[in-house]
Amino acid sequence: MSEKALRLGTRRSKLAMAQSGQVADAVSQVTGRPVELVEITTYGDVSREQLAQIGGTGVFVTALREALLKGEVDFAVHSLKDLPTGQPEELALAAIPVREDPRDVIVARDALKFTDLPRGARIGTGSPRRMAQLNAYARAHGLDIEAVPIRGNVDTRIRYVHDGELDAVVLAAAGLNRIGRIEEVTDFLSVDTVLPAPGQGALAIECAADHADLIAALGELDDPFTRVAVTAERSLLAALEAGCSAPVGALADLLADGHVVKEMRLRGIVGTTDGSRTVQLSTTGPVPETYDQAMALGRELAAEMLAQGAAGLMGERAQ
Ligand SMILES: NCc1[nH]cc(CCC(=O)O)c1CC(=O)O
Repeated sequence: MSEKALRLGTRRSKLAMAQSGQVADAVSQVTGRPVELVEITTYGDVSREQLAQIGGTGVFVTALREALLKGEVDFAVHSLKDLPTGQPEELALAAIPVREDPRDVIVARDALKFTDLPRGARIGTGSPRRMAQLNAYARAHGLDIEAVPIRGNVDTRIRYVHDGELDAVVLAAAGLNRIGRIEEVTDFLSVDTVLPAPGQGALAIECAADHADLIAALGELDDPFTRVAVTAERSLLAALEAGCSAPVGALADLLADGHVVKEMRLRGIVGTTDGSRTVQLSTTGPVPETYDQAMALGRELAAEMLAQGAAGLMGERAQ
């Protein structure tokens, strides 16, 4: 391949720069070409509104996609959980690399664990999904917490704890790993307590759909199992007709017997943000052999959740 640099469009937040930088190195390795970062400002970065109030999906990705469509950059890296489920025809998800730790975590004062937070503790999160599940857990276990809506980048959120404004904040392990702050985690939340967002911990590498050579080259970084798992999770989200800021958690994982992978389990949850009502279901079956089968699994679980009243729990934000 030629020596011309590939242009990687990226947001300029610390998290985006970290994950773009890591993918840039990997792409350089597999293509033998230099990769140059091109910074792009998105509406999600500049808006001061609460993310949930902005409404709609994909506020972080629109500007990157516009740059791809205009040919200003060759590819972009997204956090998969921020990517709307409807894939534009002109763009291709060329690679979904191996997923990192999908769990949510707590960064709390005084090294506190979630279940050790004192009565009335203020815990910051802008995510209806996290609020719904933390509140549901609190109700079931007699904890008394107050979920406080916050937004801002990861550094800003952690600062609320150091400044004493909040007792704890909830974040994704993957993001903290990527920016080198994972040591500050005081509690890793079990996925039995808080199911992550569909696609959490995974990245998506996107480019123009008509760049076959580039798609093939980037495809070297694809991890088929991660893609099967997140395909099922995102199909569930899409079938619930929920956006990325809806209170929906989903996780597909492998069930192994020793070293032999036996089955895939898909779990999903929807809840009201106050945690008073949730619909949580799980299905286990053979590992899907095609992405179509993975999609079908997500749709089937969504249909069962809807039959149990999931739609009524998603509030006005369900689209
Ligand atoms: N919504 C912001 C966002 N998008 C992706 C991540 C973390 C990385 C990931 O989940 O892949 C974060 C921060 C967070 O939720 O703590």
